[in-house]
Amino acid sequence: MRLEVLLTRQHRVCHSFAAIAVMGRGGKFKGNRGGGRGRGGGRGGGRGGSRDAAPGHRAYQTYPDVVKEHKRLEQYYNDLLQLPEEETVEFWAALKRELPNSFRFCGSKGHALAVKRLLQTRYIPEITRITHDGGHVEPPKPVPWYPDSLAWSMTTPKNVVRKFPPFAAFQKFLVSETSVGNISRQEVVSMIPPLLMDLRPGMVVLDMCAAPGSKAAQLLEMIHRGEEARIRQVVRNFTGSSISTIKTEGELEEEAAQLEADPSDDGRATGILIANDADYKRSHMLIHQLKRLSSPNMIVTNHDATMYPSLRIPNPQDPSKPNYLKFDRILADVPCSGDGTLRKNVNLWKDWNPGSALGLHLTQVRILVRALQMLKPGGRVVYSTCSMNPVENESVIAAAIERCGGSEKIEIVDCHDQLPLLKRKPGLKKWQIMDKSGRMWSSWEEVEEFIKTSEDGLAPGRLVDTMFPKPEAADLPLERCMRVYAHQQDTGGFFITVLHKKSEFKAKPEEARKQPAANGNTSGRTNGTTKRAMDDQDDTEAAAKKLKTAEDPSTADNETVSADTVTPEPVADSVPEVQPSSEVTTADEPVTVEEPTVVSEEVSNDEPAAEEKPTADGDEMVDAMPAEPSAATPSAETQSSEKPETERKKKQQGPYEEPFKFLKPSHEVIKNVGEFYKISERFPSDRYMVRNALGEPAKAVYYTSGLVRDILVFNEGRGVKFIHGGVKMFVKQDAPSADVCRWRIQSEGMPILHGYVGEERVVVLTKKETLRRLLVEMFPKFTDGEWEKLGEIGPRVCSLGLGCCVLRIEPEGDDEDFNEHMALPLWKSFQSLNLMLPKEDRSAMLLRIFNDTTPLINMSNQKQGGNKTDGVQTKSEDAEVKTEANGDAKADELNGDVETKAVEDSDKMDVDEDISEGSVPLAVPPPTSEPAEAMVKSE
Ligand SMILES: C[S@@+](CC[C@H](N)C(=O)[O-])C[C@H]1O[C@@H](n2cnc3c(N)ncnc32)[C@H](O)[C@@H]1O
Repeated sequence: MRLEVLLTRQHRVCHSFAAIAVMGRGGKFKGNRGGGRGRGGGRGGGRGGSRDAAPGHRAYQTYPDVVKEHKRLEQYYNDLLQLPEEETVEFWAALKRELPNSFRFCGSKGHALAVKRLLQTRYIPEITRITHDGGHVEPPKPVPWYPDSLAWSMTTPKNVVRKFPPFAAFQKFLVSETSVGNISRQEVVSMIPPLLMDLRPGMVVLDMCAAPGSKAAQLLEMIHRGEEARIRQVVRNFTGSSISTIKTEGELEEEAAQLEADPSDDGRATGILIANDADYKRSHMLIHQLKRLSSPNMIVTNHDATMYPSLRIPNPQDPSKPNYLKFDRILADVPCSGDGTLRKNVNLWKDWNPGSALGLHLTQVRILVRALQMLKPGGRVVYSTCSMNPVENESVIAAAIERCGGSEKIEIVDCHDQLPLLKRKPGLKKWQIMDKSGRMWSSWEEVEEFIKTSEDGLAPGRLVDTMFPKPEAADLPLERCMRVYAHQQDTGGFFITVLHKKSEFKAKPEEARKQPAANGNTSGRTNGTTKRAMDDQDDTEAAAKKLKTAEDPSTADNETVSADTVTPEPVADSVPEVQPSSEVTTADEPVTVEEPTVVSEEVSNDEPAAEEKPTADGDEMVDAMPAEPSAATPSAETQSSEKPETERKKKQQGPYEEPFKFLKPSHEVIKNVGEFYKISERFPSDRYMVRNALGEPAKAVYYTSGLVRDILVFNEGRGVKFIHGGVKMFVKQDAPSADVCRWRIQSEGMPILHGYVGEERVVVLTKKETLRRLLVEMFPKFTDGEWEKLGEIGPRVCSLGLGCCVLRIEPEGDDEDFNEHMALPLWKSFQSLNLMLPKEDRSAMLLRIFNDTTPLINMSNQKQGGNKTDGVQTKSEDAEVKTEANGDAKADELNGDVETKAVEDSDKMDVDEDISEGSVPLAVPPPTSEPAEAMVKSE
């Protein structure tokens, strides 16, 4: 077995996508895919795809070289950063090397630690033994500044991990755990902003530019921090239940502390995350990413962040007047030119252009100002980019602070003592700006001088005054901004600033910008903004005019500003109102992001497809700004596209979204599930909803937290584009008899509900081997004495009533691989059982707990042709199943109980299994060979 890697240590020419040749078993060679990007061709320099060579022959994949040189880029940052000579060499050397792989263990802390332990005990020892080219492979290392060592990084290139057989087990682990959401393939620097938010349970959080969602996932985990322990404690207190993983005094104390952190809803998390993105397609990638965390405390919206709508919430003091939601924490991880991602996005070496940054400055300022407006006094905004250009960084911070009332209102937080092991550089206080032509400018005055003598009276490129350092803001502590460079800890480049809102303010409108005189005479201009910026202004103006602000008294000031002289504030000072949907169509038109070639931190030059999900081979989510203008980021060209206006708007807006309709606790279905599962009254019954205009459960019932419900209810019909919310709690299921509940508990809702389900519908599993059997075998039989093979759960299963129940896993013994408490949905038919889990979850669990890659066995298929069992359908049964399935599909169609394909995929797996499982036994006689107790149905 031999591995040849021509890696990227050379600095002049990149072979990062070139010439990785791996001889697999039987001499079969698979070429490398095009670079760091997962699918659809190279993110970076390489294209060309892979090909298989004839067995026994070694083939080499070659990709076009990208020359890692860019004179202007190098000149600009050498002048700007003024790093010592030695460091400058390291800086460029790092940017020319391939980026290490990195990933983060996610989910609840206990779970994340358990998966991390496997890496340390099972895979790192294996990796350490791997050699190639005579040397040992460097195993993954924890990122030193990441709490609890939950983030890791490794220098072995992704392609080697994917293709070199000794890595197969590790690769399988990464893929499997990524697919079920226990590992997030995320760039190391992209993990920084959420860690600086000081986010605590109970907080109300907004992520304004969230897709594809790696940071949003971090934020959501923080909102749920400690929840498991809290709920355990509360449930134990009120039921005396056996649910407990507590083993030591210390753990008990920790649990008590957690309860104090967010006590008001019986330990359930009360905070929320609203994750937003202006791009409809990308916001569905975001949904896919966040949905894996099964959080009822999350909403996804699809708005232009520069004019993010104010959201109504109830006003307990005066129910006739709505309150508006303000946030404790906001992340503004804005669209940027992305030159901090040069290591991953090799094409930037040829495509870099200072115009990208200039074209984004105004949008970035507007997003940040809007963030500060929506923040509670005392709250925090974290602003971040993966760009090194001060035009997108320090100048945006300074401009936004100035517009929001200066340092008296907004403070740059000194974070030097945060994440002490993270190496960083202070923000810049002085900088020059390079325009599109490469000319350097030191001040706005210089630009104004130029304008006076220029023929057209226009500023060059897209220069505007707020891009420049301001002498009057010399005291602004911009050094508190954080810059992270590639060479400091072998990462990408990043910029982060934490802002603290001291008190409310009225944001100043953007500076006046007048058209230059036709003859080029600029007299009368207030600041000589470029033609392009004026185009921005016009668009913003049009959209802003359509934004009704009537209900918010604080918007009055903005409306008095004369539209012909001043770029109107696209958002109200605090809470601009949204419109009924038809009007919002226009108000939401993206108006400012106009640079079509911008890229972002985890960027690609290929626009991912709408349905694109994290790649099955465990790539990180593609956090890409589209190379082509997206709906959210139209170029000037697309603005004036030949497409009919209505079509363009429709495309920007995405398809019609079904409303969220909450069910009354007295609704028949809610009463039915409550009775069947004996759900405790401590579990709220007024937070169930469906997604269709009729408001009747057709296929699924969702559950949300209290605040999510209030937001969805109070903003219904206001044109706010909510595109996701709630956890699927119950799914309609064909039932074997009338007394069996037709709504089974969905696996994603199980962690939320199981503690409140009555013991009548609970089966307790304690032995590892029993779990293994249930994972490997689909539809294991319990009749004809087969129940004995089901170990400790056999007798209980026989006595249990038909239908869905909770399989509560309470491991006994000290097996480190089997010590996590879990609850899974189990379905009992007349003769067989089935764990209602998607296949990928079963396989992941088998690998995690048993280090087992046994293929799953469908026991019902196995018996086909022999005994007629649960899995074998008679014609009439088959017809019934199909009718049921069609009926559901029809109902869905009629009721529009829809989600996108990307969102539904994993559930489909469940549904498919349901159809072959839950509906089968209708005509099968009850078993006769169980022990006596098995004949006594519990219900
Ligand atoms: C740097 S990426 C965000 C990465 C994301 N925070 C993460 O960690 O996965 C920037 C995002 O901003 C979105 N975007 C661009 N213009 C926007 C606007 N005006 N309002 C809201 N989102 C915008 C893009 O679609 C893109 O997904």
